[in-house]
Amino acid sequence: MYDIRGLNEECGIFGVYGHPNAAELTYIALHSLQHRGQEGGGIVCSNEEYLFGARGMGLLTEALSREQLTSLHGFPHAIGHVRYATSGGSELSNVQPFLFKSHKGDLGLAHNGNLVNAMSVREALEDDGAIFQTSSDTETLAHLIRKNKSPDRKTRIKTALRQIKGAFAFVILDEEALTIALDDHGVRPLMLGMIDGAYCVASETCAFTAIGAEYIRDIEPGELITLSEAGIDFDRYTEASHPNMCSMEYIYFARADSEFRNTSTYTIRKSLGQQLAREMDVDADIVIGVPDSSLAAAKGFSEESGIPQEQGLLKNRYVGRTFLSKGQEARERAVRMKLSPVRDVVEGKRIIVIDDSIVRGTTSRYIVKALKKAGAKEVHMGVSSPPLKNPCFYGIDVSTHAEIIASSKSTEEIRREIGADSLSYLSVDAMHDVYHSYGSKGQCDACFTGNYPIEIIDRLLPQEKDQKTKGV
Ligand SMILES: O=P(O)(O)OC[C@H]1O[C@H](OP(=O)(O)OP(=O)(O)O)[C@H](O)[C@@H]1O
Ligand SMILES: NC(=O)CC[C@H](N)C(=O)O
Ligand code: SF4
Ligand SMILES: [Mg+2]
Repeated sequence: MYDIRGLNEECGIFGVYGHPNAAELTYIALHSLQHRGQEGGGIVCSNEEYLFGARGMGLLTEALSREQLTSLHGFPHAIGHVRYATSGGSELSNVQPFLFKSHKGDLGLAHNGNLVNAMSVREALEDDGAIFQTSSDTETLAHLIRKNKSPDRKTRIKTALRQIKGAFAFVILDEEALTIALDDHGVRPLMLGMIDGAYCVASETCAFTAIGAEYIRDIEPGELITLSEAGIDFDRYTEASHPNMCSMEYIYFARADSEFRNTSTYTIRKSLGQQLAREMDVDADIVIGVPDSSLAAAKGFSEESGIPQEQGLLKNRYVGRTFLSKGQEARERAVRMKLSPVRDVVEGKRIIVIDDSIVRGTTSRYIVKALKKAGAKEVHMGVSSPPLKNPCFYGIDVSTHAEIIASSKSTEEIRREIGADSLSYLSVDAMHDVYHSYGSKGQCDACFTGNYPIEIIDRLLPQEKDQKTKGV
Protein backbone atom coordinates (compact mmCIF):
# COMPACT_ATOMS: atom_id res chain seq x y z
CA MET A 1 0.00 0.00 0.00
CA TYR A 2 1.21 3.47 -0.73
CA ASP A 3 -0.19 6.80 0.28
CA ILE A 4 -0.30 9.19 -2.65
CA ARG A 5 -0.87 12.38 -0.74
CA GLY A 6 1.57 15.22 -1.24
CA LEU A 7 1.68 15.84 2.46
CA ASN A 8 1.42 13.07 4.93
CA GLU A 9 -0.46 13.29 8.12
CA GLU A 10 0.47 12.83 11.62
CA CYS A 11 -1.50 10.62 13.97
CA GLY A 12 -4.64 11.09 15.95
CA ILE A 13 -5.13 10.30 19.62
CA PHE A 14 -8.14 9.90 21.88
CA GLY A 15 -8.77 9.03 25.52
CA VAL A 16 -11.79 8.68 27.79
CA TYR A 17 -11.92 8.06 31.53
CA GLY A 18 -14.81 6.48 33.40
CA HIS A 19 -17.35 5.55 30.77
CA PRO A 20 -19.13 2.17 30.46
CA ASN A 21 -18.58 2.20 26.68
CA ALA A 22 -15.01 3.50 26.71
CA ALA A 23 -13.70 1.18 23.97
CA GLU A 24 -16.67 1.74 21.65
CA LEU A 25 -16.42 5.52 22.04
CA THR A 26 -12.70 5.34 21.35
CA TYR A 27 -13.33 3.34 18.19
CA ILE A 28 -15.87 5.87 16.87
CA ALA A 29 -13.62 8.80 17.81
CA LEU A 30 -10.62 7.23 16.08
CA HIS A 31 -12.71 6.62 13.02
CA SER A 32 -13.39 10.37 12.79
CA LEU A 33 -9.65 11.04 13.19
CA GLN A 34 -8.76 8.59 10.42
CA HIS A 35 -7.60 11.43 8.14
CA ARG A 36 -4.67 11.95 10.55
CA GLY A 37 -3.24 8.47 10.06
CA GLN A 38 -4.11 5.42 8.02
CA GLU A 39 -1.18 3.09 8.59
CA GLY A 40 -2.40 1.43 11.75
CA GLY A 41 -4.50 1.91 14.84
CA GLY A 42 -5.42 0.48 18.18
CA ILE A 43 -7.05 0.81 21.58
CA VAL A 44 -5.73 0.08 25.09
CA CYS A 45 -8.22 -0.16 27.98
CA SER A 46 -7.94 -0.33 31.75
CA ASN A 47 -10.17 -1.74 34.47
CA GLU A 48 -7.89 -0.38 37.21
CA GLU A 49 -6.44 -3.86 37.80
CA TYR A 50 -4.73 -4.43 34.49
CA LEU A 51 -4.52 -3.04 30.94
CA PHE A 52 -5.64 -4.85 27.82
CA GLY A 53 -5.40 -3.80 24.19
CA ALA A 54 -5.67 -4.57 20.50
CA ARG A 55 -4.02 -3.00 17.48
CA GLY A 56 -3.44 -3.68 13.82
CA MET A 57 -2.20 -2.33 10.52
CA GLY A 58 -4.22 -0.30 8.04
CA LEU A 59 -7.44 1.67 8.37
CA LEU A 60 -9.27 1.25 11.65
CA THR A 61 -11.85 -1.06 10.08
CA GLU A 62 -8.98 -3.33 8.94
CA ALA A 63 -6.86 -2.87 12.07
CA LEU A 64 -9.46 -3.95 14.64
CA SER A 65 -11.95 -6.77 14.15
CA ARG A 66 -15.42 -6.84 15.68
CA GLU A 67 -14.25 -9.64 17.99
CA GLN A 68 -11.31 -7.57 19.20
CA LEU A 69 -13.56 -4.61 19.89
CA THR A 70 -16.01 -6.85 21.75
CA SER A 71 -13.17 -8.16 23.90
CA LEU A 72 -12.48 -4.59 25.06
CA HIS A 73 -16.09 -3.99 26.10
CA GLY A 74 -16.68 -3.19 29.76
CA PHE A 75 -13.33 -1.59 30.52
CA PRO A 76 -14.19 1.93 31.77
CA HIS A 77 -11.01 3.71 30.68
CA ALA A 78 -9.44 3.75 27.21
CA ILE A 79 -6.89 5.41 24.96
CA GLY A 80 -6.60 5.04 21.19
CA HIS A 81 -4.37 5.97 18.29
CA VAL A 82 -4.37 6.12 14.50
CA ARG A 83 -0.86 6.28 13.05
CA TYR A 84 1.03 7.87 10.25
CA ALA A 85 4.67 6.99 10.90
CA THR A 86 7.22 9.76 11.38
CA SER A 87 9.87 7.84 13.36
CA GLY A 88 10.14 4.11 12.95
CA GLY A 89 8.86 2.10 10.02
CA SER A 90 5.27 1.36 9.17
CA GLU A 91 5.05 -2.04 10.83
CA LEU A 92 2.90 -3.61 13.51
CA SER A 93 5.49 -3.30 16.30
CA ASN A 94 5.34 0.50 15.92
CA VAL A 95 1.54 0.76 15.87
CA GLN A 96 0.17 2.47 18.96
CA PRO A 97 -1.06 2.61 21.68
CA PHE A 98 1.90 0.74 23.12
CA LEU A 99 1.19 -1.52 26.07
CA PHE A 100 4.06 -2.25 28.46
CA LYS A 101 3.87 -4.80 31.24
CA SER A 102 5.94 -4.74 34.41
CA HIS A 103 5.70 -6.02 37.97
CA LYS A 104 5.19 -2.39 39.02
CA GLY A 105 2.12 -2.10 36.79
CA ASP A 106 1.00 -1.72 33.20
CA LEU A 107 1.46 1.32 31.00
CA GLY A 108 -0.41 2.29 27.83
CA LEU A 109 0.97 5.07 25.68
CA ALA A 110 -0.16 6.95 22.56
CA HIS A 111 1.61 9.89 20.93
CA ASN A 112 0.97 12.47 18.23
CA GLY A 113 4.08 14.37 17.24
CA ASN A 114 7.73 13.67 16.83
CA LEU A 115 10.56 13.79 19.36
CA VAL A 116 13.70 15.58 18.22
CA ASN A 117 16.04 13.97 20.77
CA ALA A 118 14.66 10.42 20.66
CA MET A 119 17.80 8.92 19.11
CA SER A 120 20.12 10.50 21.68
CA VAL A 121 17.89 9.52 24.60
CA ARG A 122 17.47 6.02 23.20
CA GLU A 123 21.21 5.51 22.82
CA ALA A 124 21.81 6.64 26.40
CA LEU A 125 19.07 4.31 27.68
CA GLU A 126 20.42 1.40 25.65
CA ASP A 127 23.92 1.99 26.97
CA ASP A 128 22.32 1.75 30.38
CA GLY A 129 20.82 -1.66 29.59
CA ALA A 130 17.41 -0.82 28.13
CA ILE A 131 16.14 -3.12 25.41
CA PHE A 132 13.75 -1.39 23.02
CA GLN A 133 10.91 -3.34 21.43
CA THR A 134 10.15 -0.89 18.63
CA SER A 135 11.91 1.59 16.35
CA SER A 136 9.49 4.36 17.34
CA ASP A 137 10.53 7.60 19.07
CA THR A 138 7.50 7.26 21.36
CA GLU A 139 8.91 4.27 23.25
CA THR A 140 11.61 6.44 24.87
CA LEU A 141 8.99 8.05 27.13
CA ALA A 142 7.91 4.68 28.55
CA HIS A 143 11.52 3.84 29.46
CA LEU A 144 12.06 7.24 31.06
CA ILE A 145 8.88 6.92 33.16
CA ARG A 146 9.77 3.37 34.24
CA LYS A 147 13.36 4.27 35.08
CA ASN A 148 12.39 7.04 37.46
CA LYS A 149 12.55 5.97 41.09
CA SER A 150 10.09 8.47 42.58
CA PRO A 151 7.24 6.83 44.52
CA ASP A 152 4.84 9.41 43.08
CA ARG A 153 3.46 8.58 39.62
CA LYS A 154 2.91 12.20 38.63
CA THR A 155 6.50 13.08 39.52
CA ARG A 156 7.72 10.13 37.46
CA ILE A 157 5.75 11.30 34.44
CA LYS A 158 6.69 14.97 34.85
CA THR A 159 10.39 14.18 35.14
CA ALA A 160 10.27 11.93 32.09
CA LEU A 161 8.45 14.58 30.04
CA ARG A 162 11.14 17.13 30.92
CA GLN A 163 13.77 14.80 29.44
CA ILE A 164 12.23 14.60 25.99
CA LYS A 165 12.23 17.36 23.38
CA GLY A 166 10.07 17.94 20.36
CA ALA A 167 6.40 17.87 19.53
CA PHE A 168 4.16 15.70 21.60
CA ALA A 169 0.58 15.22 22.59
CA PHE A 170 0.45 12.15 24.84
CA VAL A 171 -2.25 10.07 26.44
CA ILE A 172 -0.79 7.78 29.10
CA LEU A 173 -2.91 5.12 30.76
CA ASP A 174 -2.04 3.09 33.85
CA GLU A 175 -4.06 1.33 36.55
CA GLU A 176 -4.39 4.55 38.53
CA ALA A 177 -5.11 7.24 35.98
CA LEU A 178 -5.26 8.63 32.48
CA THR A 179 -2.63 11.32 32.05
CA ILE A 180 -2.71 13.88 29.24
CA ALA A 181 0.33 15.95 28.29
CA LEU A 182 1.06 18.57 25.64
CA ASP A 183 4.57 19.85 24.85
CA ASP A 184 5.39 23.41 25.92
CA HIS A 185 5.16 24.66 22.30
CA GLY A 186 1.73 23.09 21.79
CA VAL A 187 2.71 22.07 18.26
CA ARG A 188 -0.04 19.48 17.90
CA PRO A 189 -3.67 20.15 18.77
CA LEU A 190 -5.22 18.53 21.84
CA MET A 191 -8.76 19.12 23.01
CA LEU A 192 -10.62 18.43 26.23
CA GLY A 193 -14.21 17.26 26.14
CA MET A 194 -16.90 15.60 28.21
CA ILE A 195 -19.39 12.85 27.52
CA ASP A 196 -22.06 11.66 29.97
CA GLY A 197 -20.06 13.16 32.86
CA ALA A 198 -16.79 11.48 31.76
CA TYR A 199 -13.85 13.53 30.56
CA CYS A 200 -12.36 12.76 27.17
CA VAL A 201 -9.45 14.09 25.11
CA ALA A 202 -8.91 14.15 21.35
CA SER A 203 -6.58 15.53 18.70
CA GLU A 204 -9.51 17.27 17.03
CA THR A 205 -13.00 18.27 18.05
CA CYS A 206 -14.51 16.30 15.13
CA ALA A 207 -13.99 13.28 17.41
CA PHE A 208 -16.27 14.88 20.03
CA THR A 209 -18.95 15.52 17.44
CA ALA A 210 -18.73 11.88 16.32
CA ILE A 211 -19.33 10.49 19.82
CA GLY A 212 -21.73 13.21 20.98
CA ALA A 213 -19.31 14.77 23.50
CA GLU A 214 -19.16 18.42 24.50
CA TYR A 215 -16.01 20.37 23.50
CA ILE A 216 -14.70 22.05 26.66
CA ARG A 217 -11.46 23.74 25.62
CA ASP A 218 -8.06 23.48 23.90
CA ILE A 219 -5.32 22.03 26.11
CA GLU A 220 -2.54 24.56 26.71
CA PRO A 221 1.18 24.13 25.89
CA GLY A 222 2.97 22.52 28.85
CA GLU A 223 -0.25 21.32 30.51
CA LEU A 224 -0.48 18.03 32.36
CA ILE A 225 -3.97 16.79 33.16
CA THR A 226 -4.68 13.72 35.28
CA LEU A 227 -8.00 11.91 35.26
CA SER A 228 -8.45 9.46 38.09
CA GLU A 229 -10.96 8.31 40.66
CA ALA A 230 -10.16 11.52 42.53
CA GLY A 231 -11.53 13.54 39.58
CA ILE A 232 -9.63 15.89 37.28
CA ASP A 233 -6.33 17.47 38.23
CA PHE A 234 -5.01 20.40 36.17
CA ASP A 235 -1.26 20.87 36.42
CA ARG A 236 1.79 21.63 34.27
CA TYR A 237 4.87 19.50 33.74
CA THR A 238 6.86 22.67 33.06
CA GLU A 239 6.45 26.38 33.68
CA ALA A 240 7.74 27.10 30.15
CA SER A 241 5.18 27.99 27.49
CA HIS A 242 6.06 29.04 23.92
CA PRO A 243 2.92 28.62 21.84
CA ASN A 244 3.92 27.40 18.38
CA MET A 245 0.99 25.51 17.01
CA CYS A 246 1.56 23.92 13.58
CA SER A 247 0.38 26.23 10.77
CA MET A 248 -0.25 23.26 8.48
CA GLU A 249 -2.97 22.00 10.84
CA TYR A 250 -5.07 24.97 9.73
CA ILE A 251 -3.98 24.95 6.11
CA TYR A 252 -4.40 21.29 5.33
CA PHE A 253 -4.27 18.65 8.07
CA ALA A 254 -7.22 19.16 10.36
CA ARG A 255 -10.73 18.30 9.26
CA ALA A 256 -12.70 21.35 8.10
CA ASP A 257 -15.31 20.94 10.87
CA SER A 258 -12.71 20.67 13.65
CA GLU A 259 -12.47 23.71 15.90
CA PHE A 260 -9.50 25.46 17.41
CA ARG A 261 -10.30 27.97 20.15
CA ASN A 262 -13.93 27.70 19.04
CA THR A 263 -13.28 28.53 15.37
CA SER A 264 -13.59 25.90 12.67
CA THR A 265 -10.73 25.08 10.33
CA TYR A 266 -13.19 25.85 7.53
CA THR A 267 -13.55 29.46 8.71
CA ILE A 268 -9.79 29.87 9.07
CA ARG A 269 -9.16 28.43 5.59
CA LYS A 270 -11.76 30.77 4.16
CA SER A 271 -9.91 33.71 5.71
CA LEU A 272 -6.63 32.48 4.23
CA GLY A 273 -8.35 32.53 0.84
CA GLN A 274 -9.63 36.06 1.46
CA GLN A 275 -6.13 37.25 2.34
CA LEU A 276 -4.77 35.63 -0.81
CA ALA A 277 -7.37 37.50 -2.88
CA ARG A 278 -6.13 40.76 -1.36
CA GLU A 279 -2.56 39.92 -2.30
CA MET A 280 -3.12 38.34 -5.72
CA ASP A 281 -3.70 40.86 -8.47
CA VAL A 282 -5.21 38.73 -11.26
CA ASP A 283 -8.54 39.01 -13.05
CA ALA A 284 -10.47 35.90 -14.13
CA ASP A 285 -13.93 34.57 -14.97
CA ILE A 286 -14.14 31.83 -12.35
CA VAL A 287 -12.41 30.54 -9.20
CA ILE A 288 -11.97 26.79 -8.69
CA GLY A 289 -10.89 25.16 -5.45
CA VAL A 290 -8.95 21.88 -5.57
CA PRO A 291 -11.24 19.43 -3.77
CA ASP A 292 -11.58 18.77 -0.92
CA SER A 293 -9.21 20.63 1.36
CA SER A 294 -9.01 23.83 -0.73
CA LEU A 295 -12.72 24.45 -1.26
CA ALA A 296 -12.94 26.71 1.81
CA ALA A 297 -9.99 28.85 0.68
CA ALA A 298 -11.52 29.13 -2.79
CA LYS A 299 -14.80 30.29 -1.24
CA GLY A 300 -12.97 32.99 0.72
CA PHE A 301 -11.08 34.03 -2.41
CA SER A 302 -14.29 34.23 -4.40
CA GLU A 303 -16.11 36.29 -1.75
CA GLU A 304 -13.25 38.76 -1.44
CA SER A 305 -12.55 39.13 -5.17
CA GLY A 306 -16.13 38.97 -6.38
CA ILE A 307 -15.14 36.32 -8.95
CA PRO A 308 -17.71 33.48 -8.91
CA GLN A 309 -16.66 30.09 -7.55
CA GLU A 310 -17.43 27.06 -9.69
CA GLN A 311 -16.88 23.35 -9.27
CA GLY A 312 -14.51 22.98 -12.17
CA LEU A 313 -12.67 19.97 -10.77
CA LEU A 314 -14.20 16.79 -9.52
CA LYS A 315 -12.56 14.43 -7.09
CA ASN A 316 -12.99 10.70 -7.37
CA ARG A 317 -13.61 9.90 -3.73
CA TYR A 318 -12.56 6.30 -4.16
CA VAL A 319 -9.01 7.20 -5.09
CA GLY A 320 -6.95 8.13 -2.15
CA ARG A 321 -4.26 5.87 -1.05
CA THR A 322 -4.07 2.18 -1.79
CA PHE A 323 -2.68 0.00 -4.55
CA LEU A 324 -0.15 2.35 -6.07
CA SER A 325 3.55 1.80 -6.02
CA LYS A 326 6.01 4.45 -4.93
CA GLY A 327 7.57 6.92 -7.34
CA GLN A 328 6.78 9.99 -9.38
CA GLU A 329 5.10 8.11 -12.22
CA ALA A 330 2.69 6.41 -9.87
CA ARG A 331 1.98 9.70 -8.14
CA GLU A 332 1.13 11.34 -11.44
CA ARG A 333 -1.16 8.50 -12.38
CA ALA A 334 -2.87 8.80 -9.02
CA VAL A 335 -3.52 12.53 -9.37
CA ARG A 336 -4.92 11.92 -12.86
CA MET A 337 -7.30 9.32 -11.48
CA LYS A 338 -8.22 11.52 -8.56
CA LEU A 339 -9.04 14.87 -10.14
CA SER A 340 -10.79 15.60 -13.38
CA PRO A 341 -12.06 18.84 -14.95
CA VAL A 342 -15.72 19.59 -15.63
CA ARG A 343 -15.30 20.51 -19.30
CA ASP A 344 -18.26 22.81 -19.96
CA VAL A 345 -17.55 24.75 -16.76
CA VAL A 346 -13.94 25.51 -17.67
CA GLU A 347 -14.05 25.75 -21.48
CA GLY A 348 -13.10 29.19 -22.78
CA LYS A 349 -12.66 30.60 -19.25
CA ARG A 350 -9.91 32.50 -17.50
CA ILE A 351 -9.54 30.49 -14.32
CA ILE A 352 -7.98 31.01 -10.90
CA VAL A 353 -7.27 27.66 -9.26
CA ILE A 354 -6.85 27.73 -5.49
CA ASP A 355 -4.88 24.98 -3.79
CA ASP A 356 -3.81 24.98 -0.15
CA SER A 357 -0.21 23.99 -0.81
CA ILE A 358 2.34 22.92 -3.38
CA VAL A 359 4.81 20.27 -2.26
CA ARG A 360 6.33 18.47 -5.26
CA GLY A 361 4.14 20.27 -7.76
CA THR A 362 2.59 17.06 -9.08
CA THR A 363 -0.99 18.19 -8.40
CA SER A 364 -0.69 21.70 -9.86
CA ARG A 365 1.24 20.51 -12.91
CA TYR A 366 -1.53 18.05 -13.69
CA ILE A 367 -4.38 20.47 -12.96
CA VAL A 368 -3.00 23.20 -15.24
CA LYS A 369 -2.50 20.70 -18.05
CA ALA A 370 -5.93 19.09 -17.58
CA LEU A 371 -7.78 22.42 -17.45
CA LYS A 372 -6.03 23.69 -20.56
CA LYS A 373 -6.78 20.45 -22.36
CA ALA A 374 -10.43 20.91 -21.39
CA GLY A 375 -10.39 24.31 -23.07
CA ALA A 376 -9.47 26.80 -20.33
CA LYS A 377 -8.16 30.06 -21.81
CA GLU A 378 -5.89 30.97 -18.87
CA VAL A 379 -5.00 29.10 -15.69
CA HIS A 380 -3.67 31.10 -12.75
CA MET A 381 -2.60 29.23 -9.60
CA GLY A 382 -3.21 30.75 -6.19
CA VAL A 383 -1.82 28.99 -3.16
CA SER A 384 -3.42 29.77 0.20
CA SER A 385 -0.14 29.21 2.08
CA PRO A 386 3.41 30.52 1.64
CA PRO A 387 5.95 28.52 -0.42
CA LEU A 388 6.71 25.30 1.40
CA LYS A 389 10.49 25.04 1.47
CA ASN A 390 11.67 22.96 4.42
CA PRO A 391 11.03 19.53 5.91
CA CYS A 392 9.16 19.16 9.19
CA PHE A 393 10.76 17.51 12.20
CA TYR A 394 7.69 17.82 14.44
CA GLY A 395 5.41 15.03 13.34
CA ILE A 396 4.53 15.63 9.71
CA ASP A 397 6.11 13.90 6.80
CA VAL A 398 6.78 16.86 4.49
CA SER A 399 9.29 14.97 2.35
CA THR A 400 12.92 15.99 2.03
CA HIS A 401 14.45 19.17 0.61
CA ALA A 402 15.13 17.36 -2.66
CA GLU A 403 11.44 16.56 -3.13
CA ILE A 404 10.09 19.98 -2.16
CA ILE A 405 9.89 22.08 -5.31
CA ALA A 406 10.12 25.50 -3.61
CA SER A 407 13.24 24.56 -1.66
CA SER A 408 15.39 25.07 -4.76
CA LYS A 409 13.20 26.96 -7.24
CA SER A 410 11.88 30.52 -7.37
CA THR A 411 8.17 31.24 -7.81
CA GLU A 412 8.79 32.11 -11.47
CA GLU A 413 10.66 28.83 -12.03
CA ILE A 414 7.81 26.89 -10.41
CA ARG A 415 5.25 28.77 -12.51
CA ARG A 416 7.08 27.73 -15.64
CA GLU A 417 7.44 24.15 -14.47
CA ILE A 418 3.74 23.74 -13.72
CA GLY A 419 2.77 25.63 -16.88
CA ALA A 420 0.49 28.19 -15.20
CA ASP A 421 -0.12 31.68 -16.60
CA SER A 422 0.68 33.09 -13.16
CA LEU A 423 1.46 31.74 -9.71
CA SER A 424 0.89 33.51 -6.40
CA TYR A 425 1.45 32.36 -2.86
CA LEU A 426 0.07 33.83 0.35
CA SER A 427 2.70 35.81 2.28
CA VAL A 428 3.95 34.60 5.65
CA ASP A 429 2.77 37.84 7.30
CA ALA A 430 -0.73 37.54 5.88
CA MET A 431 -0.91 33.94 7.10
CA HIS A 432 0.03 35.01 10.63
CA ASP A 433 -2.45 37.90 10.51
CA VAL A 434 -5.23 35.39 9.89
CA TYR A 435 -4.13 33.18 12.78
CA HIS A 436 -3.80 36.12 15.17
CA SER A 437 -7.25 37.34 14.23
CA TYR A 438 -8.60 34.00 15.51
CA GLY A 439 -6.78 34.24 18.84
CA SER A 440 -3.60 32.30 18.05
CA LYS A 441 -0.83 33.01 20.53
CA GLY A 442 1.91 31.86 18.13
CA GLN A 443 2.32 29.53 15.18
CA CYS A 444 5.14 27.35 13.93
CA ASP A 445 6.00 28.30 10.35
CA ALA A 446 9.31 26.44 10.00
CA CYS A 447 8.43 24.60 6.80
CA PHE A 448 7.90 28.03 5.18
CA THR A 449 10.58 30.13 6.87
CA GLY A 450 13.17 27.66 8.14
CA ASN A 451 12.83 29.12 11.65
CA TYR A 452 12.50 25.97 13.70
CA PRO A 453 11.05 26.88 17.10
CA ILE A 454 12.36 23.72 18.80
CA GLU A 455 16.02 22.91 18.41
CA ILE A 456 16.45 19.77 16.32
CA ILE A 457 18.85 17.77 18.40
CA ASP A 458 19.15 14.59 16.34
CA ARG A 459 18.88 16.35 12.94
CA LEU A 460 17.60 13.19 11.31
CA LEU A 461 14.74 13.13 8.86
CA PRO A 462 12.08 10.52 9.57
CA GLN A 463 13.31 8.12 6.89
CA GLU A 464 16.90 8.38 8.18
CA LYS A 465 15.70 7.65 11.70
CA ASP A 466 13.98 4.60 10.35
CA GLN A 467 17.19 3.44 8.68
CA LYS A 468 19.11 3.92 11.91
CA THR A 469 16.74 1.75 13.89
CA LYS A 470 16.05 -0.88 11.20
CA GLY A 471 16.11 -4.35 12.52
CA VAL A 472 15.52 -3.30 16.10
O1 LIG B 1 2.49 19.47 -4.89
P1 LIG B 1 2.06 18.08 -4.55
O2 LIG B 1 3.22 17.20 -4.20
O3 LIG B 1 1.17 17.47 -5.55
O4 LIG B 1 1.26 18.17 -3.17
C1 LIG B 1 0.34 19.18 -2.88
C2 LIG B 1 -1.04 18.64 -2.83
O5 LIG B 1 -1.13 17.64 -1.78
C3 LIG B 1 -2.23 17.93 -0.94
O6 LIG B 1 -3.39 17.32 -1.43
P2 LIG B 1 -3.60 15.75 -1.32
O7 LIG B 1 -3.66 15.17 -2.66
O8 LIG B 1 -2.61 15.22 -0.36
O9 LIG B 1 -4.99 15.52 -0.58
P3 LIG B 1 -6.40 16.28 -0.53
O10 LIG B 1 -7.26 15.54 -1.50
O11 LIG B 1 -6.85 16.07 0.88
O12 LIG B 1 -6.23 17.73 -0.85
C4 LIG B 1 -2.39 19.43 -1.03
O13 LIG B 1 -3.73 19.80 -0.72
C5 LIG B 1 -2.04 19.73 -2.47
O14 LIG B 1 -3.17 19.60 -3.30
N1 LIG C 1 2.64 11.16 13.12
C1 LIG C 1 2.81 10.99 14.41
O1 LIG C 1 2.35 11.77 15.25
C2 LIG C 1 3.65 9.82 14.71
C3 LIG C 1 3.93 9.53 16.17
C4 LIG C 1 5.24 8.82 16.32
N2 LIG C 1 6.34 9.73 16.11
C5 LIG C 1 5.33 7.64 15.35
O2 LIG C 1 6.03 7.70 14.36
O3 LIG C 1 4.66 6.67 15.56
S1 SF4 D 1 7.40 22.75 10.32
FE1 SF4 D 1 5.46 23.15 9.23
S2 SF4 D 1 4.40 21.17 9.26
FE2 SF4 D 1 6.00 21.08 10.83
S3 SF4 D 1 5.02 21.75 12.74
FE3 SF4 D 1 5.94 23.57 11.81
S4 SF4 D 1 4.27 24.47 10.58
FE4 SF4 D 1 3.71 22.35 11.04
MG1 LIG E 1 -4.97 18.77 -2.23
